[in-house]
Amino acid sequence: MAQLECQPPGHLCLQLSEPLDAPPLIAWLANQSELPRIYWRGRRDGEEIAAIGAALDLHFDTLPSAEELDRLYNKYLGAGQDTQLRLYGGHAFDTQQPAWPDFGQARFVLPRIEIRRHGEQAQLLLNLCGQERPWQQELERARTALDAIQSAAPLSPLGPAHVLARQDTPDQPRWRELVEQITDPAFLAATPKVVMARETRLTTSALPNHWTVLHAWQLLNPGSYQFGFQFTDSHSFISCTPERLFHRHGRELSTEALAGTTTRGFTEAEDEALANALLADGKNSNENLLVRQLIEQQLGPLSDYVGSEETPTILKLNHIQHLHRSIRAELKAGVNDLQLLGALHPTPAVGGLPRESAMSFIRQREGFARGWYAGACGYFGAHETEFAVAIRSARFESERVTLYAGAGIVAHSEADAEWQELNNKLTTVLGILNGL
Ligand SMILES: C=C(O[C@H]1C=CC=C(C(=O)O)[C@@H]1O)C(=O)O
Ligand SMILES: [Mg+2]
Repeated sequence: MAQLECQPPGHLCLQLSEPLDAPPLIAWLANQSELPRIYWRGRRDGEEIAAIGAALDLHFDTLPSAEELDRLYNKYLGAGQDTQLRLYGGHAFDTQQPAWPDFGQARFVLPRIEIRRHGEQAQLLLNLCGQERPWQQELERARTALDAIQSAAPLSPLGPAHVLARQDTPDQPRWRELVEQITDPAFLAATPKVVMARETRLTTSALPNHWTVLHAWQLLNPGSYQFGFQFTDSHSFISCTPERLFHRHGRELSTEALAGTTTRGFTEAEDEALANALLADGKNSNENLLVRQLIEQQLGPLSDYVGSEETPTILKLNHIQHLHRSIRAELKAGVNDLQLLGALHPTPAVGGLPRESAMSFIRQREGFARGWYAGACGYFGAHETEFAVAIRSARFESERVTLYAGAGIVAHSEADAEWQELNNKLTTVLGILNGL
């Protein structure tokens, strides 16, 4: 990197880049020693990123305000649209619940080193931040990080990790009580939807490496986002989620209503019949419609234009299929990403409607802290920002893995069918963990 001697800019961070023949990025990431390690891949063969180390590491106890984000952009990244600097990270589902250690309520990192690949084109990026240290020291650190890069090595194999113990919170009897409480007509009259979730803690005979699991998950669901955050050696979070929170390109915003679920068929005819039944089903249509309505309502004041698909289409995953509606907006000038996060998160696909009463029900009764499950993960950039909803996710700690699944409870929800829907949402990752 000959340009390393260049002059610092007016803002505090700068980025150097060089074209690269990209290695397989998950295998590359798994073989690095630098922390944090971050992986991100957009849906449908979108951009793929592997990042290590931190030139800047920002922790927040609550989501920063829109003004604070503007200040951060100006201070660190430069407000101009030409910068390619990005902050990668996420924030918890509910910052009023206890935070996961290492992850905190919200954490965003300007990585020290990134590899970004789009199709055949890849770049190695080196990020520098002159905030805490004089530039000369920052350059030395960057050089050391470059020298420490390891080449990719084969991922550790996926042996069968037999599940020795499983603990569901809430368990099925408690789940039935909760679904009954929500579907009580008096409750539904004020709160027509609550997305209840379950935490499944597994103790296994041998815990597979989380990067190997993410790689296997990616092969089974290439149309989903795939991402992973590892801030310490013993704690990581991975996700293979179909759900976009939003993608902003300049002032163009794309988001969606993804809610309503059935399984896949074994034959094409059976698959088609299940999809048609899902499209015709009142309970599932209502789950999706409530998401659409709230997103449109929330985006209205921030946009010159908002439009949604009138009729949902089907989004097929490896083991399940969902109702899906694309939503587009043209943002008003000056709307920033924090306003968008605040407006869109949590959508009624993971929270409920109205937002505050659903959140308070979840907080008081679900029985576990969701942490980053159902939170928003992605990156901020001046020109382009993207966040996914962190569902279909797993948290790895030294001795155990915790899986998460939620289901939208609305009028006509049946407790046992919704419990089965939770299990269906875990089938793919459980199969991977079992070495199937
Ligand atoms: C909350 C989850 O899924 C949401 C997204 C799609 C379909 C959903 C449903 O049909 O209930 C959920 O709203 C999850 O997978 O943990
Ligand atoms: Mg559902």
